[in-house]
Amino acid sequence: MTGFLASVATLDEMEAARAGGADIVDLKDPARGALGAWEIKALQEAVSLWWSWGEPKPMLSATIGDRPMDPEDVAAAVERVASKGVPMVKIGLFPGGDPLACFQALLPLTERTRLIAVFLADAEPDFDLLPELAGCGFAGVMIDTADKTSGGLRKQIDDGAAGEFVRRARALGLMTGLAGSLKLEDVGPLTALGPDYLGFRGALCSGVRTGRMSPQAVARIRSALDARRPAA
Ligand SMILES: O=C[C@H](O)COP(=O)(O)O
Repeated sequence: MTGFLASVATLDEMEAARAGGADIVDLKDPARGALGAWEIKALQEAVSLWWSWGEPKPMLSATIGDRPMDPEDVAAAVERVASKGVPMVKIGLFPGGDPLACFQALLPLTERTRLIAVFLADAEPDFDLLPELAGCGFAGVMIDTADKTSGGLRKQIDDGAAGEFVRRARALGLMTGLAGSLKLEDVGPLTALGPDYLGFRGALCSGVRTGRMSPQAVARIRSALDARRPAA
């Protein structure tokens, strides 16, 4: 069954995503970039709110912001977020820099935090890094898009390539996710590829992705994913 990651920009949206049945509530500030990070004070409040929720509750993830692949900078940014108690941290693989040195620098953090590498379909993704990510203790990988005006994941890579990504990553024991301006109509074709989750922001908002999350839009995505649940 493919899960539902909902990126949220405020504490109210956290509650709305949880109420709407998100499996992963992802702290991301869309006004600060493709993988815009929350301010640390707000992040702390989000972690406290998450802990206050009864079980079962959605997983909590957060992004570190759009950053160059500089090992010291990336490791410090992940540490800042992880040290506040976020159990899952997403790291964008932006072009240039030294991704392999970043993965090595993050190795010690993988003992206490689940790290997710985010390939960017429209920014020179190098899927041959998958074995290195698995070897450095990453818990998962996903594909998203950097330029939110670029037409979305399925404009950037075809479903066959996305399916191959899911297969390769899963064979390495990595959790898999697909995102990138996904819309309701993408749920069917992409769940058929078998990712662990699909990620959404724009489709959950009324209007632009920096706008307000709409509970009705969240419910529509939840229903579309439920409709793909395999028969028992
Ligand atoms: O991780 C998932 C993303 O937040 C997707 O955002 P988007 O749907 O606006 O591309």
